Amino acid sequence: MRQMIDLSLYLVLDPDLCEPLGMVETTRRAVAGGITAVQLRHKTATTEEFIAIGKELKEVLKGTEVALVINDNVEAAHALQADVLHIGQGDMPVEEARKLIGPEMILGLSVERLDLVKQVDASQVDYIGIGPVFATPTKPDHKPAIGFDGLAEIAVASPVPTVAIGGLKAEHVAQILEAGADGLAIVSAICGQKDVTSATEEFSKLIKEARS
Ligand SMILES: Cc1ncc(COP(=O)(O)OP(=O)(O)O)c(N)n1
Ligand SMILES: Cc1ncsc1CCOP(=O)(O)O
Ligand SMILES: [Mg+2]
Repeated sequence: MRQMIDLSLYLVLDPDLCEPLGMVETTRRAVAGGITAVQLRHKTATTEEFIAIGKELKEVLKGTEVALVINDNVEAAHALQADVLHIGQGDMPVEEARKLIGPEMILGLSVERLDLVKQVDASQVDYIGIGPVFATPTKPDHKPAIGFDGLAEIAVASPVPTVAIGGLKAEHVAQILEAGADGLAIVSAICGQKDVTSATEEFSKLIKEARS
């Protein structure tokens, strides 16, 4: 039985947007602010680079409950014994990813449209990333934005927990949770913010308030 992670406040790292602090220091400050998961997303890194940064992230996360997610790179996820691998529809078949990571690692899958959620196999996939909710320059090749209504349709149809992604800011927290998502995945509203810890605390506070 896989140990599910807390999707509430899920930081997705971007090496450029995390400047000048860098991804590791950004993570340290975001952990202090209350993130529940962090994804190493680096679209140009080699596997060796992925593993080197991942090791530093593991040091930062040691003794915390914050889950380490590796985006795209199965080999790095395996080498790092990461908590989670996240893949998109075009990365590799879910069955292949599950075979490569084994039965224990959490597997996340991106879902951009309602028809795709109907194909999600809950015996293989542990959560889905739904979006983009809004258009965002962080991922120039993103699929069309789905808005709160599109998010709600997919979240209600999902057989597994969900995290919303794409253009999310603190002002969206209540509506994202009302739409049925279990959490928010954030890049630019945390990475590169002047005060990473307080930007994270703001999300964390609003999530707690929306749930109370
Ligand atoms: C939590 C989460 N949701 C969606 C994505 C996007 O994954 P993908 O579609 O594979 O695109 P890339 O991030 O690999 O460019 C994600 N990374 N995380
Ligand atoms: C990785 C990803 N997948 C869909 S949108 C996105 C980027 C979200 O970035 P931001 O939070 O800065 O809009
Ligand atoms: Mg991907």
